Amino acid sequence: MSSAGATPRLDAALPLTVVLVRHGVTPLTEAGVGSGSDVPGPALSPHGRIQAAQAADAVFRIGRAPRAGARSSGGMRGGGLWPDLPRPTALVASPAVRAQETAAAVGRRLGLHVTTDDRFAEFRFGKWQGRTAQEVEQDWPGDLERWRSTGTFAPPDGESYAQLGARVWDGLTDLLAGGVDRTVVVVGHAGQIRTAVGQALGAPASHWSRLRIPPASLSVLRLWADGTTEVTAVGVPTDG
Ligand SMILES: O=C(O)[C@@H](CO)OP(=O)(O)O
Repeated sequence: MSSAGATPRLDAALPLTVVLVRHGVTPLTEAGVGSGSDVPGPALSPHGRIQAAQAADAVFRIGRAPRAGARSSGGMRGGGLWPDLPRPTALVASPAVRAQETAAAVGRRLGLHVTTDDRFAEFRFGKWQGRTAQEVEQDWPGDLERWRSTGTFAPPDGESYAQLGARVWDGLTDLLAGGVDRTVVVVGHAGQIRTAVGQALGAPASHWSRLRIPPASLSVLRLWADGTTEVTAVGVPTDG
């Protein structure tokens, strides 16, 4: 049995580990305004830049041993975080400014170069871009809930959960094809991370909106070439 809490496997196949980092907050996150990938901005707020540095510190701890005397629970206490995982060796980010800034902080901390993959961009919100949930509800009554709860309903000129999930999974599949027994960090967004975790769990798109992904949090997936998956962590805050 695995002391790390993972379900044991009967073969020796090794997975790709993916660390999904949500960017730090922006003025729009702080105001509760939806910001998708229809526009490149906004940038991180001053607090968001602090969160990005804290997330970078947490990513740096992945695959490192706990400090002497600390309990090796794999949690946020002690020096190391998930000490059984390979240390990150590659870093990919969404093209959005907030994700690029957060990825730059991670790259500086780990000494990794950032590559950009459009498939990890946030939802295209279309006509909902830049509006609060209340404003969307006022102009398109019932559609916000329809978008969340069906997984297949798209905002006008925007993407459904299922559409976003298809391109995100395509990106993850390419990372898996690039090699196992390694950890890749992907810096992205709340919706983008929900679709990755939801699919790794085998949950239908109608359920993905149930996942809470805080700013600057870490979610960890392990993907095997035979299609099996492990959801190692979901939405672990790094700014506490
Ligand atoms: O606007 C937000 O809160 C979400 C939209 O799901 O995106 P992001 O993670 O890019 O902030």
